[in-house]
Amino acid sequence: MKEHHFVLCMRVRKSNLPFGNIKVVPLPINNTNNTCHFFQPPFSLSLSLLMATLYSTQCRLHPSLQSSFSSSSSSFIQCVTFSSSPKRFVAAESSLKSQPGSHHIPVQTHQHHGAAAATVAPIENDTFIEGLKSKLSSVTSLEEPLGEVGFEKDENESTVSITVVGASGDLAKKKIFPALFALHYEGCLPKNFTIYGYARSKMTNAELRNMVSKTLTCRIDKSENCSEKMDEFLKRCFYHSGQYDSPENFAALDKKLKEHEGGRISNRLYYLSIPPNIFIDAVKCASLSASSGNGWTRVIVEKPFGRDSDSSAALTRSLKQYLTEDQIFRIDHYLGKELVENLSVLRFSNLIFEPLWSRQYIRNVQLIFSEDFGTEGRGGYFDNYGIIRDIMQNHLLQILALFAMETPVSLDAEDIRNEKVKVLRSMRPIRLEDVVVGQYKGHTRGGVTYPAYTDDKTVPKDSLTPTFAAAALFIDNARWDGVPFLMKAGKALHSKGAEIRVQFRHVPGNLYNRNIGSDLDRATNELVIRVQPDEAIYLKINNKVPGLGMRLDRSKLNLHYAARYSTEIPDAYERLLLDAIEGERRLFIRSDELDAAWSLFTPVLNELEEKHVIPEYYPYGSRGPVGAHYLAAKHKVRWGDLGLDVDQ
Ligand SMILES: NC(=O)C1=CN([C@@H]2O[C@H](COP(=O)(O)OP(=O)(O)OC[C@H]3O[C@@H](n4cnc5c(N)ncnc54)[C@H](OP(=O)(O)O)[C@@H]3O)[C@@H](O)[C@H]2O)C=CC1
Ligand SMILES: O=C1O[C@H](COP(=O)(O)O)[C@@H](O)[C@H](O)[C@H]1O
Repeated sequence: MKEHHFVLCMRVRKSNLPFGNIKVVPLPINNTNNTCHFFQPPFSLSLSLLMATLYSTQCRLHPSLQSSFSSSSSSFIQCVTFSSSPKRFVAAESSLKSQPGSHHIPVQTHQHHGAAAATVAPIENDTFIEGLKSKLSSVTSLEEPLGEVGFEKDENESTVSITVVGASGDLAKKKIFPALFALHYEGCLPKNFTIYGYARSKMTNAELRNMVSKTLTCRIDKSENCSEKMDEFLKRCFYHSGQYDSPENFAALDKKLKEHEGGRISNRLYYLSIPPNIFIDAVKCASLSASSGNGWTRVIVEKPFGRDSDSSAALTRSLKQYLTEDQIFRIDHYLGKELVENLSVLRFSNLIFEPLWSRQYIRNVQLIFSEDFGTEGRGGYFDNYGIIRDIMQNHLLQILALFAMETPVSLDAEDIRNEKVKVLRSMRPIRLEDVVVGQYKGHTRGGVTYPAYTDDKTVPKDSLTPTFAAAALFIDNARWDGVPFLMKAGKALHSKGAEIRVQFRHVPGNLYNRNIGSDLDRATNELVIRVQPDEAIYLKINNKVPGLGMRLDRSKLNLHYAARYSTEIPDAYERLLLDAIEGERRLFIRSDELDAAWSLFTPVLNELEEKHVIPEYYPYGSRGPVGAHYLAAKHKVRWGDLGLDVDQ
């Protein structure tokens, strides 16, 4: 399977740096036979101006844009590699069309010593910027009217085919098709896109469209042309029925995809929305029978990525028989949530937080996930995994890594993932005594009876699988030494939400201790990042209650998203699908991150299973097992979500 890479090269004279010829090279791996476009910049054009120009083309030029130099003799090529950067990084106003479908660019160094590698298309100095823009936009920005299935006949244009494998399933209906529609609605999908549903169920195109149409909604904040957009979208959706382990069935899919692609560059994205035991069959068949011949092929893999270190490593090994690491997009949809993505902005783009972000000022960090419903409908899957694997080892741990990482060298995917992996590898093995597990039991409230976990017909009656867990984790590095990171996750609890709570240390020698009272914990500053629902970031501070006396209370500096922003927050799957299409890997899990995450949790998971640890039973709809409070107290922590404040 091939990826397309773009390298922007400047041929410069050492004495003349940074001026010179510039070329944009579409560079398929192992293919030297490309057309190179050279541009002659004006005498005073600098690299930064060039980059600014590229930015203005909305081609998702990444802020982490990198350059590399190689030199010998008097001239050399400076190559600037760019991974296509999300539109959200780009100024809203732009005169040029967006370039969805653009390509991931790894760092490369070329040593052509001034020689042009292939066909050269010179452009006059004074038209440089316009020429560059037009060359860049011609790479993927398409203008012609649509043909029968939505594509033009021009063979130079690229196409993107998105195949949802397991299209008849829950996730596809609930999340993937609606997210793809939202991207289409927002104009974020490449112009020439086709969506295929693939599953064993027999369905016609019309039946798939009917199924998909039931899940589509338009944004509340912009609902104009909604039904028109839906029609356009549904016309691009097709269905192919096949077995997941049949190369012939995938070859038949390939034939259909080729008809849509019409001989143009074909980029293909597979979304594996199927149970994990058939991941490899599907990848093998897609790779051998239905991968792109001339564009990129990428595969989004859904969790679970194994159930422990060994099974995860085996899955990675098997995937890598058919795919390179760059083609594997392991999705953790929590990384696509708006406030999780905002974590780095909050921290690295505000002077006031980063200096406090360490053991010196932070007493503890809490990562809390709760759902107010049980495993309804997913008990069969869940019983083999449990809440630690379902939520903690991935979603909460990913948030923790992002929260605690050192400043990355840049926003490039590899730089960020390098820092996350360092955090994970610095973590202390989790001790069994630092883990509390629970399972919900049936409960009747207000005349309504709520089922126990084991009432689910797909769950064994004697199951010990935890539906709740709390754990204390530690990062043994200079920044976080001794700071407890408490995690708590549970199903069938009293509320639904996900949040990060940062509790700060007490103010030393606080002049107002008398006004606060003896419970200093009540006065500790707390930063809360409410990931969902009702997204917000707020900081709890001590404040003087207005009046003649000196009474303090706890008040919030509150950034409440619904009040501050009028736009609807995109679903995590939208962001992640768009990133996968654009080759942006920042929010996907690299294999070494995954290994580190499993290394942390596997020993304690094994211990829980080997010792048949009996979960603490808690009533459906309650606040979970009391053991979670003892665990927190042992580490001198109070759960922020269960605190004394009326308004938490
Ligand atoms: N649902 C959710 O909320 C979430 C799901 N995930 C993950 O996403 C993936 C898909 O989830 P979900 O849609 O719920 O899964 P489903 O159980 O709904 O399965 C998806 C499709 O796969 C096919 N399928 C199911 N079981 C088998 C089997 N034993 N052998 C062969 N084919 C089978 C079915 O299609 P057909 O019979 O037509 O071939 C089914 O429609 C899973 O890996 C899951 O862990 C991750 C996060 C959340
Ligand atoms: O991955 C999973 O996440 C969902 C919760 O996702 P959310 O975006 O709705 O918060 C959870 O219900 C499911 O058990 C788990 O597999």
